[in-house]
Amino acid sequence: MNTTQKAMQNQDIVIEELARHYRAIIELIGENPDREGLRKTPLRAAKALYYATQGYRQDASAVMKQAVFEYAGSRMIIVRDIEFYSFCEHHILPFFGKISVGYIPDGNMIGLSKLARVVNVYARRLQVQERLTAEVTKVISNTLGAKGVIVVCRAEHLCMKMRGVEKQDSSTTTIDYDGVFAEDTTLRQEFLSLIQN
Ligand SMILES: Nc1nc2c(ncn2[C@@H]2O[C@H](COP(=O)(O)OP(=O)(O)OP(=O)(O)O)[C@@H](O)[C@H]2O)c(=O)[nH]1
Ligand SMILES: [Zn+2]
Repeated sequence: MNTTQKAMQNQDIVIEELARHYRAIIELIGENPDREGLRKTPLRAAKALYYATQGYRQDASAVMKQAVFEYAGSRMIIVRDIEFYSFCEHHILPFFGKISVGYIPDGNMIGLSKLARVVNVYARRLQVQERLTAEVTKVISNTLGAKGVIVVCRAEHLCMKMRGVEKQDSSTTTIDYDGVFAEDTTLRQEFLSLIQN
């Protein structure tokens, strides 16, 4: 059996086990998992959760390395409004929003789509917004070797809307940066003004 076949077999085992647990959850909330509408739900839910947490099985640095190119420019590069969906690690309820990434190159540039892929890798896990923001910053900085990286994340948390404090209009903004962005306020301001609507 080759590596891909092994991974597929493992995936089937995990999804089957997740489905078993979902069936138990459906029973515990007082529903009947055998009624027509719910018969396939444990399996569907298992596949959905497996998909939404695929970041655990991905390597953000490896994703980035597929498209690093030499580049002599020294001005800021920004990819704005990368949407993401994640799960808050406290309630396993979705939080979602947009991430904007900027960096000052230092001999290399990165394929633009890879920045969005990196966001997906860290978003598709159990997360807190602060760590998501920091992890995206760190991997870009470490893998690309930029002079500076800055990441702003704005998100809505369903755990604050559909339960708990029930605040429908609040959103949370987190920011992380390093290198020249940590030293130069004007550069940070330039980035922030460029990502404004
Ligand atoms: N800092 C941070 N907190 C988060 C994030 N997602 C959810 N939370 C918070 O995690 C906290 C967990 O607090 P607890 O008091 O342990 O849990 P709880 O009783 O369910 O809290 P309430 O949501 O206030 O009802 C809550 O304040 C949530 O708003 C996140 O991404 N970052
Ligand atoms: Zn939460």
